[in-house]
Amino acid sequence: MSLIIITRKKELIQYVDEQKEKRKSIGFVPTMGALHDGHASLIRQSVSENDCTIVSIFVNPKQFSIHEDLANYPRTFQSDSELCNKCKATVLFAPTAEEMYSLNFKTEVKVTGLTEVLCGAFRPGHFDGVSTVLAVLINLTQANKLYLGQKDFQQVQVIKKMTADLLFRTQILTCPTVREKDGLALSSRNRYLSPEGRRKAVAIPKALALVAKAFLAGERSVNKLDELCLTELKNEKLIPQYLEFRLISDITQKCEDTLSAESVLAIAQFIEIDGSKTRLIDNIVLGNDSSQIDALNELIKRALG
Ligand SMILES: Nc1ncnc2c1ncn2[C@@H]1O[C@H](COP(=O)(O)OP(=O)(O)OP(=O)(O)O)[C@@H](O)[C@H]1O
Ligand SMILES: CC(C)(CO)[C@@H](O)C(=O)[O-]
Ligand code: BAL
Repeated sequence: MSLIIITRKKELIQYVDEQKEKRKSIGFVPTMGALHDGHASLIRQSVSENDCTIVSIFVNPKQFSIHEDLANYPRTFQSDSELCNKCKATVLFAPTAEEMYSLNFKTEVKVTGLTEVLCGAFRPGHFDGVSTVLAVLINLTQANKLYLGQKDFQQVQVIKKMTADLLFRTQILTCPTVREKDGLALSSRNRYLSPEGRRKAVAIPKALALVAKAFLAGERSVNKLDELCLTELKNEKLIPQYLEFRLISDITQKCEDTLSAESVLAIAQFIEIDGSKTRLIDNIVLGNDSSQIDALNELIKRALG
């Protein structure tokens, strides 16, 4: 069956009600479009686990501050809808901002604490915009399962907290970060990179891979791992906006001295060439689960050869 494109909330509600009446399970993949293989992996996972999969494309104004790239954010609807169709998504929901938020929209959903660190410290209000739009989208789609990418690690933590606190019955699933051959995490914003910027950006997965390698060899000193990462970035004259080791169980806590529990190393890095700046984020989870170790080994293979 080919993809159904819906632009109105009312039509989506009708579609969802019909599926619920037929007791069909619904998977939901929220995106901002400019779709790539990272998005495709989320859609494919949802398709394999649900009777129908709704993908949304909405460049959410509430999560951008005034100096950010809302106006320039890549919009590639034609190829996005082709990708959704190829991945066998059932519905593509693509509302306008006016359709999404009525003129009289007055509600903000705010998760405190964990939105104040990492990206939240540099993008004030960003996660309030994300949680507000996802609260609306979850209510619209009534999804059984919602798929988010590990690349936006903090976003996953925030949305898991929001859905737990507000008793949303949608299950939040995290999908692994899909990477280019050289380890760079796929991101819609990679399109902003010039060839020179793209070359420089490889320092991010390389730096993370050096930490991953040392971690797998038994290194647990936060200072030593931090130093490894910073030195690699410095070789490309890159200074991260943040580079932090935080506890997975509570990302408001920085890891001090020695890594003793499951941790995340998260980075935000501007790539600046000739005055044009692209902000990229990435992270690795430093833990002992086999899936975590596999992800680290995969990154090492790609980034360090
Ligand atoms: N490389 C990736 N691997 C897996 N999931 C990803 C990847 N990149 C993005 N996603 C996930 O896709 C969903 C939609 O993200 P979004 O549309 O913002 O794409 P993006 O590539 O992260 O864009 P941006 O460049 O703006 O960060 C999010 O859950 C995000 O984590
Ligand atoms: C989850 C999301 C679609 C909410 O606008 C966005 O933050 C994104 O693309 O990661
Ligand atoms: N995936 C992150 C969305 C944003 O940067 O606004």
